Parts: sequence; C-alpha cells; structure tokens
Amino acid sequence: MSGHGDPIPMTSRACGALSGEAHVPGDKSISHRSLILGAMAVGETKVSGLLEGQDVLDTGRAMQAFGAGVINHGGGNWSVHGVGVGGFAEPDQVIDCGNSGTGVRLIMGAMATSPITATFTGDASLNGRPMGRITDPLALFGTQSYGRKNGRLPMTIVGAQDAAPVRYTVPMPSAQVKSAVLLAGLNAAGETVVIEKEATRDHSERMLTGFGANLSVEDTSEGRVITLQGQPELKPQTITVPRDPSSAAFPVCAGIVAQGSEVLVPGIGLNPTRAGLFTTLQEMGADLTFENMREEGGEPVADLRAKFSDNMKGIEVPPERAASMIDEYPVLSVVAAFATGKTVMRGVKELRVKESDRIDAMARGLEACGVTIEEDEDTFIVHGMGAGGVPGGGTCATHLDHRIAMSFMVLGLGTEKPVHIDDGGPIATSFPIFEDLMRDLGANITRD
Ligand SMILES: O=C(O)C1=C[C@@H](OP(=O)(O)O)[C@@H](O)[C@H](O)C1
Ligand SMILES: C=C(OP(=O)(O)O)C(=O)O
Repeated sequence: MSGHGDPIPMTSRACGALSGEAHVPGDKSISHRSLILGAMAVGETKVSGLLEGQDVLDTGRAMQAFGAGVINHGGGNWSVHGVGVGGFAEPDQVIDCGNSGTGVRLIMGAMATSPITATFTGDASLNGRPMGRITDPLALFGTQSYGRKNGRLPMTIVGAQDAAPVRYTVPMPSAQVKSAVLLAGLNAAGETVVIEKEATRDHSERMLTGFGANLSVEDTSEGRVITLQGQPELKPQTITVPRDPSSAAFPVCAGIVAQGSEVLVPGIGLNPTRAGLFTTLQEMGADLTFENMREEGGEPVADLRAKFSDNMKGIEVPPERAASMIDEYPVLSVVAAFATGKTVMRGVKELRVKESDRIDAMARGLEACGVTIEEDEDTFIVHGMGAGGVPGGGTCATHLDHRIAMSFMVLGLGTEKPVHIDDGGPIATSFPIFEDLMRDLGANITRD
C-alpha cells in the first residue's frame, strides 16, 4: 500500500557465529505471477508457499479489484478464482501497488488489452520509477496511457479494444517489460512476439506454458525470441512456490561475513536465470556449497550451506551475468567489502531505477562505514578491506528500498562498529520474517 508508517531505525552488530537453518519465504516473482495468471485462468488456481510480503498482498488486492476472487486459507495457502483472459472487470478504485515495480508493471500489461480503464499509483519510491518502458510497447497494442511527466505514476491506462498482436524487442534487460508485453499479448488475437537480447528471469514463460498457453522460445542471432498465441483459455493450476533465492541471499551472505558462522538455507530455487549471485560468491572464494541438488516443480533446487569466509578475493563480475543477479548486487557489494582487492561490477545501470538508485544508496552507505567505492552510470567498484577490516559505524539511508535495508543489516554483522539504518520498514515488502529469521540464527539485529 502506498504511504509508509513511521520509520523503523535499526542496528546490527557483530556478535560472533551465526548458526542453524534459515527457511526463507516464497519467491516474489513467482508469487506475483501466480496471482495474476490465476486471475486470468478459468476456474480455481491453488497456491501454496505464497510470499505474504506487502508487494504480493498488493497484487492480490489488485486482482480482486479486477474481479478475480483471491482467498487466503492461512499457512501460505491461497486460492484464486480466475475470470479468464479478457474477463477483467473495470476497477472502481485507484489500484495501489505500494512499493512494487513487478506488481504494477505486470498488472498494467495484463489489463492493457481489455476494454477497461484503470488508474495506478504507489508509494513515493514506485511513483518515481519509469513506466515509459511499459507504456511504449503497450501503445503498439493500441493501449493509451496518461501519467505524470517522464512516464511516472499515478497513471491511467485505457485498455485497447480488439487489440492486434505485436512484435517487440525489449530495449533493456527487463523481465518486467518482457512479462508485461506477454500478458498484454494474451488478449490480442494472433501471434505476439517478444525478443530479448539478454536472457532475463523466465518465470512468465514457464508459468504461461504451465497454464496452457501456446508459447515457444527460440534462441536466435537476434536474441531469445518468445512467441505467444493470443486468446488461449488458461487452465487453473496447483502451484507450489519455491523459496526465493533473492531472499536466501541475505542469510547466505550473513553466514559468509559473520565470524565463525555456518548457516544452512534449505530448498532454494536455483533457476539459472536467478542464480548468478551464488556463482559469483564461489568465484570470490566464499565457502558456499550446494547440497541435495534436486528438481521440484520443474525447477532446480538445492540446500545452500554458507560458512564464514575469511579468504575472499575481489573479482570482475561478468556483465552478461547481471540479469541473473540483478537484485543481489546490493548484498554482493557488502560481501565485496570483506574480500581483499577490488570487486568490479559493470553493466549495472538498471540498478539506478529500482526501488532506489541502488548504486548511489550502497555507495553512500558503504562510504559512511569506511569503505572506498568508485562508480559511474553503469559501473560500481568496491575496494575490499578483508574480513575483520571493515570499520562500520555509519548510519545508512534506505530510501524505501528493502534490499538496501537488509544489505546494511548484513554488513553490520561483520564490521568493527555497529551499522545503523534509518528505516527498516521496507523489509516487509519482500521478506516480512527477516528480523525473526536472522535473530533465530543468532544475529544481533535490533530496532532502535
Ligand atoms: O519480473 C520480475 O519478477 C522481476 C524483474 C526484475 O526487474 P526488471 O524487470 O526491472 O529488471 C527484478 O528486479 C524484480 O525484483 C523482479
Ligand atoms: C527490484 C525489485 O522489485 P520491484 O521491481 O518489483 O519493485 C526487488 O525486489 O529487488
């Protein structure tokens, strides 16, 4: 929901070894898509392990506003009574997507080819993020949009009547843009084609296929070419949401930087379009192992074991890996501070249009904690100080950004002096149990 409660200042302090098992919540990307595709299917979709973070709850409320039934049965079990492709009702209220870029962008796509009008808003962070990347391709279907200047929310979308299909090459690596176009293509008669030059997370493709859409993917010299046949009848599904690798990143990295730690994070989805952080940590020399590798619901899954790592080296992160770890750069920059030598992250300008400008937010906070950084528009470099060598002591601004808040809480578990954040409130958008889970591992994270 937009609007934000009173700030929640928090502090984390090094307190020796973390140990135990960390059961992180369901995947955020898959949770949003379960609700949206469930709402576009005919009949009842059952979802277990849904992430009950504010971002996903806001998407659930939005689906209700478009006429779907969304029922919480407790214990992470939900059901969605879908209205079918093209069956959305016109909402009689403004749709508030809170802090969630994924929520608002996918929902705009999903309603863009129905003859209805909806107005979207969000919190101060979301209302500052670019929506032109969505409304440009939606305009090709005949969808109209009326937002604030520079394509910002609040924004009214007037859905296209009898939309024709489109062929669109996504100009930046963005699963949200790709997904919005595919969801819009669902209600356009004929073949919608989306081309991405760099592969991004493929949950929409996998789940659309699971719901019975006719979708094919081809790797060509142009890139990944995704072809979708419009106006299918989507069939309701039973979905078990895997645990989120982007949330697992926090206890994993905490185990790596907190002296003497050993942490097990079981059942983590390792879809290759999401797992870049873990490869990078291993390349840096972190003591991270994948145990009990298996397949669950068509996705590779493993238990991650992370141990305190006092011999990590800075590396050049291959830019072509960026999309597979885009949300993990903030916490990687924290781990990089405890390595020796430079960690160089190139091709990361998308970080500047997330919930905050994540390069700027991490750079200022790391500097406040005694770490030297370098940055330009598309590059972020952290000069590592070695395990035990990072001073800490700063107060870091989180700018309504959950990943920034959690990253600095991980930093403080390995620094000489405590690390403070001005506001941990945004953590609830993606990882509502973060504080309890970290304290159960033995972390000293407190509200001030
Ligand atoms: O499609 C998705 O579920 C997401 C795509 C990514 O955003 P972009 O598409 O903007 O890269 C990612 O940062 C976000 O957390 C979730
Ligand atoms: C970028 C993120 O989310 P969104 O774009 O959905 O707000 C994130 O969760 O790190």
